[in-house]
Amino acid sequence: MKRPHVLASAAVSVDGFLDDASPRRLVLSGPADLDRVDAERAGVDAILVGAGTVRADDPRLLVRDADRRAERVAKGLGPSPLRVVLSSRALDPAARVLTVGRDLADTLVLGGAPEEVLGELAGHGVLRLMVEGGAAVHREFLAAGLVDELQLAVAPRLVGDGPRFTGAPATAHLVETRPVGPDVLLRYRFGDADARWLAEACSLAERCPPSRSAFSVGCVVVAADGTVLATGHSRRDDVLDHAEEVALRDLDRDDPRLPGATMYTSLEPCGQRASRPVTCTQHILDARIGRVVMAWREPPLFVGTPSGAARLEAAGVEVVECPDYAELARRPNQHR
Ligand SMILES: NC(=O)C1=CN([C@@H]2O[C@H](COP(=O)(O)OP(=O)(O)OC[C@H]3O[C@@H](n4cnc5c(N)ncnc54)[C@H](OP(=O)(O)O)[C@@H]3O)[C@@H](O)[C@H]2O)C=CC1
Ligand SMILES: Nc1c(N[C@@H]2O[C@H](COP(=O)(O)O)[C@@H](O)[C@H]2O)[nH]c(=O)[nH]c1=O
Repeated sequence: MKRPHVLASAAVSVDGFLDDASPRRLVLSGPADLDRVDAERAGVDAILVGAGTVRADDPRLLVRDADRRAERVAKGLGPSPLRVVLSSRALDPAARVLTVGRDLADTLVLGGAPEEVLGELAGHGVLRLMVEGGAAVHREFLAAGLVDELQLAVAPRLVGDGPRFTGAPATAHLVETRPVGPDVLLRYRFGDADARWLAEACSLAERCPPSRSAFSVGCVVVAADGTVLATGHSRRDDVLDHAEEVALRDLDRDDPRLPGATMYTSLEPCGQRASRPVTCTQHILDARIGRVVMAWREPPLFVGTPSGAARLEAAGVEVVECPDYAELARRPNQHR
């Protein structure tokens, strides 16, 4: 996956509308969901909308919360992600996306096929892109098969008429459902199982509390039938925690699904460890996990030559490395 990871995000009514037919902007999300979306914005490198949304809503496309902006700055990022508007013609120069928050984020106006747009954004260093709409842009990215994750917040409203959320024939795989205030978040991923779960592990790595002396890693353990058995990320419960270690901590070691399960991890499991006596490789062997899929081979930074993957393979575990995801896995480790 050399292009940016694409998160498509929208709020819809129960009857599938993104807006009503009136000229006023309809905010479907409740305050809790708007805050959730703000947190998602803070976690990406760029936010993209179509010119129709700029004309209809006149958005600012900024991270609203000052603490989230400060956290981004502490990570060496700009206070708010790059703003991207798709258009084939000039935008209204008074549009807020061009005039408001210029000290917080730049704005690019781009055109072209979605693949070309993603290529251009990759050239700007964008690894994570959030597509916020509107209707035409969501449809275009979904039809091109360029959406990795879809987050739909369903608001308890029936709208009746207006622009609808539509896509193109594809199977979306449900990852999570969660009430967010009065709304319900539906989170889906696309692609084959390895692509979906490795991308999910890379997203979990973004949740790690920051550290200058340890990697930020995400991990998902999935049974053969697709059931998520456990998830983890570095420093989840304790400052010394590794992602694989905390995921396996949540599992019953006698669970008969473990030998058929796959562990997806953004970084090669550690084969040497300074902080605790048991390595993640040993935890995986003790749990009898049959298959490990990893994005990024551990560079020899904190320990000597890492040997986690080799030890797993020598013990009969199937190890698959997906270097296309290495850049995404490195993103929360960029201070290194
Ligand atoms: N509920 C929600 O979460 C959201 C709702 N919305 C709603 O969606 C509606 C807007 O949707 P819609 O009208 O479909 O407009 P869009 O925001 O999808 O923008 C479509 C426009 O974007 C430009 N565009 C799209 N793709 C390309 C491309 N590949 N290259 C160049 N330009 C491109 C074109 O503009 P041009 O004509 O300039 O070339 C096109 O007309 C509004 O009602 C808004 O409120 C929007 C976002 C989120
Ligand atoms: N209406 C709607 C959304 N609309 C999106 O939010 C943009 C406005 O952002 P801002 O300028 O920061 O206020 C708007 O243009 C559109 O992309 N988003 C949601 O999560 N839920 C909603 O109900």
